[in-house]
Amino acid sequence: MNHLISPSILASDFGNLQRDIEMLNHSEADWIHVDIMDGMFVPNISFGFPIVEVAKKHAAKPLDVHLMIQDPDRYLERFKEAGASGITVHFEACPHLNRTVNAIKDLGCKAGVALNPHTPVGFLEDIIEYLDLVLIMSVNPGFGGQKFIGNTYKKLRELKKMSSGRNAKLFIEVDGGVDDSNSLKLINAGANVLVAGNSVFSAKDPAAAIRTLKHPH
Ligand SMILES: O=C(CO)[C@@H](O)[C@H](O)COP(=O)(O)O
Repeated sequence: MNHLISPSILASDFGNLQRDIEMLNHSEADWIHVDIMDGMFVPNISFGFPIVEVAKKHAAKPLDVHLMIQDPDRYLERFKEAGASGITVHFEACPHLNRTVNAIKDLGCKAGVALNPHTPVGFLEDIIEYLDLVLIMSVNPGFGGQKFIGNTYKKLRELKKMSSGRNAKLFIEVDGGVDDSNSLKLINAGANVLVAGNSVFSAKDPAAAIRTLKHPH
């Protein structure tokens, strides 16, 4: 599978969200990553349904919604209605993960599970076949612009090994501190979806930054 790019609008200019989404529509971005933070599961609050609805209204590409929230089951339907194509929940926030994953799929969305930097990939051993996507956090969730954590490469290799043969079509997404200095190494380690916030939206030419991530060398 050729890798996909999912720029995170957390780093976009909310005052010009329509403009930034239209830039993504015309770029080589494949998905649009939407970070939802509740101030409980993570120590930061990002935005909620109204912004997701605005993103959906202008987006020509699928919304890849990452819920950094406690007890996400309460809101799955609302995020689907707001425009999510895929919904990723945190392993650490879901005591009944199998039920949550089934609920996401029943809504017709791609179901993803995110792992914090300290959470072993092996915890997905008994659910890997049922997932559309696993998101490996390469920073502690809650903020954009953080330093990339190096044990991510090992986790990607382990996940790639675990999923091949059992779920070869799995999207293996990496999120946090991704830029053109580590993109190729991440892909070689097994990632097939790169999330990038600051390295895209802080660039002079964001579409060019996306192109570089799409064609790393
Ligand atoms: O989920 C998160 C942060 O919790 C990420 O999606 C970040 O928004 C990525 O931002 P950069 O590290 O690429 O700036």
